[in-house]
Amino acid sequence: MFHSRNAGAAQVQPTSPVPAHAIRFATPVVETPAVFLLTRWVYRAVRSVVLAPFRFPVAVSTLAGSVATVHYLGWVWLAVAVLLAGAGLGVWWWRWPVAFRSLVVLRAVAAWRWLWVYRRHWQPVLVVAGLAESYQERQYLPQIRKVTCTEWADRVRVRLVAGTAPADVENRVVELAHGFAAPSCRVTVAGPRDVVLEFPRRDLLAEPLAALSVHSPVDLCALPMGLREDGQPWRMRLHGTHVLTVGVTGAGKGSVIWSAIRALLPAIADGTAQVWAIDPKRMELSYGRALFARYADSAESAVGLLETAVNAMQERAARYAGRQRTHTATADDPFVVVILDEVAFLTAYHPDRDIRRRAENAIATLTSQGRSVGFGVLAALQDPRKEVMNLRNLFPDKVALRLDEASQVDMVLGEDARERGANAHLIAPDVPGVAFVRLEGSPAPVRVRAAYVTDDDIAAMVADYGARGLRSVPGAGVA
Ligand SMILES: Nc1ncnc2c1ncn2[C@@H]1O[C@H](COP(=O)(O)OP(=O)(O)OP(=O)(O)O)[C@@H](O)[C@H]1O
Repeated sequence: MFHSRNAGAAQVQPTSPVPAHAIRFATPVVETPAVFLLTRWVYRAVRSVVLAPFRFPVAVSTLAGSVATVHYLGWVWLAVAVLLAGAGLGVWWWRWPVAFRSLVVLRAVAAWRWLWVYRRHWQPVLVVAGLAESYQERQYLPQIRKVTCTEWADRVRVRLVAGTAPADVENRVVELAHGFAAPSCRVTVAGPRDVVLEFPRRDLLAEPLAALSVHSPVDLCALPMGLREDGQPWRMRLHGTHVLTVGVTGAGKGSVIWSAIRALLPAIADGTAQVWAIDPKRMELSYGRALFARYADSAESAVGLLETAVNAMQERAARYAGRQRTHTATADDPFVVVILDEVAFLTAYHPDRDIRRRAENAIATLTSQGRSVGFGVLAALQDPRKEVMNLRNLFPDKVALRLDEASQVDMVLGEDARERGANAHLIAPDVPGVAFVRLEGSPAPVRVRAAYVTDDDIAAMVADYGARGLRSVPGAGVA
């Protein structure tokens, strides 16, 4: 063929081997003798029986004890033993309910869930989710090592197939959650080839959360905001960072802002923190005006407030230069948080180009230089697209409330957030305040719900703490 003048135009039959595969080897089909199959089944059965006392010590010893009682003493004594054991468990539950729950109830739930949910559905769910690996025509699945239960979730410890990575599982969390009928699935890496899948059994965030009680002293790096889906408190850092809260109208941006202000109240009262508020809608923040050291509701005054904050920040930075590298909140040098409701009003929607430019410059300066000198920005936004807010990358921390489109999730929380299960676009409209956040030190987004601060709560906050926020900051003059 190579000597032919038409070699380049040679037609190749679609079914004939391509030149690189001139000779094809096919694995010969050999029928496995029945004796091998039977031996394998018997081996498996014997191994299960031998390992059962180690894997299920309580169940096996109960069964063995019952059989021995019936054999040596008869049925009556078995009934007596069952009654005594029941009474013993009853007393345990009555006197030490917490220990009883964790040592008996949750273990029983875990055994049941292992058998009925995970073992039963493991193979079909993982194969359909695309987590089965093939090698030399054999299929390999991640193996369940252990199932444990906490009050709110099942934790399935899994041994990965060699050669796969935890990221493969993280990319399938949505499929896994739906496959095992859980509201979500979270993956944590416990070690090499060792991951834990956490499936909530019920949604702890389904019910609204009342405003949290106010605690003193205030930890500016961990303000209590609401609840995490694992039942732990959701704490948000404000000092040393900037936070952007994004959500469609009615998603609950107000509850994030007001929960943060509420948590700051004792610090506002002792002068170690100040809130400077910008409220273009005149609806969200005006109600608590007396709590703020500065307040602006028109575009001109808002830009003025931002530029004043920049001046104060730069004055502080000049004072600290060469003397101190971090800020500690004091009454002389308070932590200043600039709260901007609907930041796009200033950066995108305002008709005056000069206002937009000045606002953007001031926000960019504050967010890029303010962290270490005690100036933070907490901004709220409805539309995270770049045309509307091109400064979003200057906010290290983000809160994604209900969003309009799937593509917005990664815009807000970072590139792989949606793959890791942060389905902010699927948050139901009837759970305002529910959001996804990335907690420090963990790449996996966590679902949270902000506590709801009602108008009555705000009125009470103003009555208790109002007008105490009004102090001066060097470089900013008196409010
Ligand atoms: N954390 C929450 N828990 C329960 N309900 C909430 C919560 N946050 C908000 N809501 C309810 O949702 C409504 C809308 O909330 P909110 O005004 O905070 O939304 P928003 O995102 O600020 O909307 P907009 O951008 O239109 O101002 C509130 O009036 C309240 O009834």
